[in-house]
Amino acid sequence: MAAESDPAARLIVVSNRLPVTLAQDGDEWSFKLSSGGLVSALSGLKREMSFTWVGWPGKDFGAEDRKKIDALLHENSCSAVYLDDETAEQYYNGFANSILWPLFHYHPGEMNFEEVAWDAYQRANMAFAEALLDVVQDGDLVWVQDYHLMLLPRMLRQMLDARGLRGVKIGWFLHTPFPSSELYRILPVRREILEGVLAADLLGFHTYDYARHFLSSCTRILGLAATPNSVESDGRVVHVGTFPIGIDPEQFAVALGTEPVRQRLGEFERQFAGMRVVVGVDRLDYIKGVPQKLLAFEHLLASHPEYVGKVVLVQVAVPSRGDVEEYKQLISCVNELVGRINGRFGTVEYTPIHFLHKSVNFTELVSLYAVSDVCLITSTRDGMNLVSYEYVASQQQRHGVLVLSEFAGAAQSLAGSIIINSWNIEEVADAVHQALAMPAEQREANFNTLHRYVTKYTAAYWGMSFIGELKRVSREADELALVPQLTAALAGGRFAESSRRLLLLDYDGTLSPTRTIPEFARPSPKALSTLRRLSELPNTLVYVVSGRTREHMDRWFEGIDVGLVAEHGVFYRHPSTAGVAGDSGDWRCLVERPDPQWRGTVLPLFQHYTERTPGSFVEEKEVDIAWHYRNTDPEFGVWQANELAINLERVLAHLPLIIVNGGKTVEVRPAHVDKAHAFRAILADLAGAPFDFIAAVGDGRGDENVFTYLNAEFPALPGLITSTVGRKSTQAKYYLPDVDSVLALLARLSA
Ligand SMILES: O=P(O)(O)OC[C@H]1O[C@H](O[C@H]2O[C@H](CO)[C@@H](O)[C@H](O)[C@H]2O)[C@H](O)[C@@H](O)[C@@H]1O
Ligand SMILES: O=c1ccn([C@@H]2O[C@H](COP(=O)(O)OP(=O)(O)O)[C@@H](O)[C@H]2O)c(=O)[nH]1
Repeated sequence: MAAESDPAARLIVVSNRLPVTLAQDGDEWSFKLSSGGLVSALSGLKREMSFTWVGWPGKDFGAEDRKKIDALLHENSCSAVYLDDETAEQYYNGFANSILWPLFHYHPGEMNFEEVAWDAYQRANMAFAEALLDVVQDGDLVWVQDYHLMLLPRMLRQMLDARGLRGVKIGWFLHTPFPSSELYRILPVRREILEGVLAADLLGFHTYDYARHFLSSCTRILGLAATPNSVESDGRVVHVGTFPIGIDPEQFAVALGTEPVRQRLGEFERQFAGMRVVVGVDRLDYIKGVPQKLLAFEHLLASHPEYVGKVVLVQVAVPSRGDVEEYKQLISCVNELVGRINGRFGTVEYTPIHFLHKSVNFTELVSLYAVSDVCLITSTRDGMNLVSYEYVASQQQRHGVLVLSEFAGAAQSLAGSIIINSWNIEEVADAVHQALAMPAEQREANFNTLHRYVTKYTAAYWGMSFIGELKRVSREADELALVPQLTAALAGGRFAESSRRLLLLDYDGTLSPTRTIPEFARPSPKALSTLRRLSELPNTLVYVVSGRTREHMDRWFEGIDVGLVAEHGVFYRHPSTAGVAGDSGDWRCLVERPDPQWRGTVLPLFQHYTERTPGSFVEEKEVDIAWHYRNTDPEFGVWQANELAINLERVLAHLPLIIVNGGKTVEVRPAHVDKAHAFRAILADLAGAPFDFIAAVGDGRGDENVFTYLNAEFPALPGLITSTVGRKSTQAKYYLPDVDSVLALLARLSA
């Protein structure tokens, strides 16, 4: 019970709809729990962990009614977000259910993008953010649910930041699939939607496929760097995880022992005596593949005439989203199919399909699950599908068979079911036949596997894992937040108090934005004039360190008296003011001359990958060789880089070289050469006169070695300032947000 063990951290769950349907009797208001997968799952969690549930109550109410409703909801740990009916209609039916829903379920043809719906979606998300401000306190955990609220994390974060509430942790979970980036990119507001959720600390999906698609969209559409479980956005690490939802199986086990269920089950058994029952329970949604299911059942009866009169399909089709055009069309299509199939195979005594276009109560549902020999789920796409879990939880006695579409998230968890391609009508019919014919021992073995899973990975388990992970990643972020930003006042004060100063400045990503083509990476006039002024200050030495060649560095910094370090520490030269005895100002080399054989092995390999990776190129330096892939297809580039690095390791294993794979390059250079090594050499040369101010600024992994070295070498020096660029996990004592802030700070020091 993670949330309860920390009394300060309250949990607030936010979903489009509150889990209640309100009803009025005279002046009195009452409510009952409403249906749907999300409601079922969160009700399971509620048994384990207390939380406040914030959401839309289903319609708008006048001021007087709101007061009474608010009081009633408050008693039940709920809080309402009121939306005017026009906004609610456009946001829910217009945008969420007519744009995001079809797109996320691979139905782009059903997607109707309209500006008015997008405006309403933004307004509604804003209304949720504003309502949350009344509820949320610093330190709370806010868990946002689903595709209805994808702008909310960003809107809420901005409002909280403006109020100084920086301790609120935000999680977001998607209950639907996230489609391939090839499909997602169709969305006209694709950037805004991704940026909306990326303000959260943790993003959750049912399966790794959905998470992978999301990460790929971030890389391809926003150009962000991603790992298999995180994405970097705005200098923050946003964690991405897989949390398959479950149900509350206990509820079904208990219900099966109650008198009303026993009685109803008995009635069904008598009604279907001598028959085999196939059950289907779906919201009447085009993603559930109900027409495919009916066609497969028709095919079963046509191809196995022995089942006619002996097998029935009981299909509960819960009315859903009836205001959306595509759902209306689905109803007529399904009605027509049911009529046709019942007409074709039915008799006075036998109705092949019992079609219930309505919601059923829990007793009815559990009894139906329990009486059925097969549960048939033919979703063409489905985030998870809880009906499959509920069927298993109700099959202790009969050990019925689950036939489950491979396009439901549940198919990735429910080993022991028969997995089908729901688009292949024949295959579905065959699977139902196989299920009906399955021997009892095999059914029992399958049931045991399924039951173990369903009873272990429950809704409560899902919720607790997500919240546990949200707390864990938030702790990490808090530790990161402890690294303070380097202020001009602090650096300026120490600089002014000191009498002998040394500045060690990284070049790419620190003094200049990172550019791929070496020729484009030349320093800006502002960077040059700042470095010139700094180098002209008395008792101040400046060194610029880069991975570029010494030829580039000589050219770029010509006429400015700064020290230079080239090729990540292979070469260095002192400024004229360094006063190193016997120094002629020439470049010094920290490695022996490169072995020509080594280059001969590496270059053809680099060439091979360059030819096969459009946009990549090789940069040959005097000692190092780098393969650049910043301008390649983002995913293919990383893939090729990893493969190249593995091949390099294989062929260079016996040589004193290192392979550095990162920062959009794969680089080979002599082992033991790095920036820290170069600075050690520089400080040894300058040992005659100690410094009382040393500042090192850099953005990359190589700079972290420099920070570690300086922290260890000068632990007690008050004038030691180490700063990374951008917020990240670092050995530096401070951070500066970006290149502009580095230049602004240096300009202040040089003034
Ligand atoms: O509220 P409605 O518009 O009537 O829709 C009902 C719910 O449908 C969707 O459910 C999804 O969540 C389930 C639990 O994670 C999952 O098993 C299923 O595959 C999904 O379709 C929707 O995502 C919910 O927000 C709706 O409440
Ligand atoms: O008349 C009914 C039939 C089913 N359900 C419930 O609706 C949920 C459907 O969840 P699922 O994940 O299968 O799909 P969703 O409808 O959320 O897309 C399940 O918990 C069912 O028990 C319901 O509330 N009323």
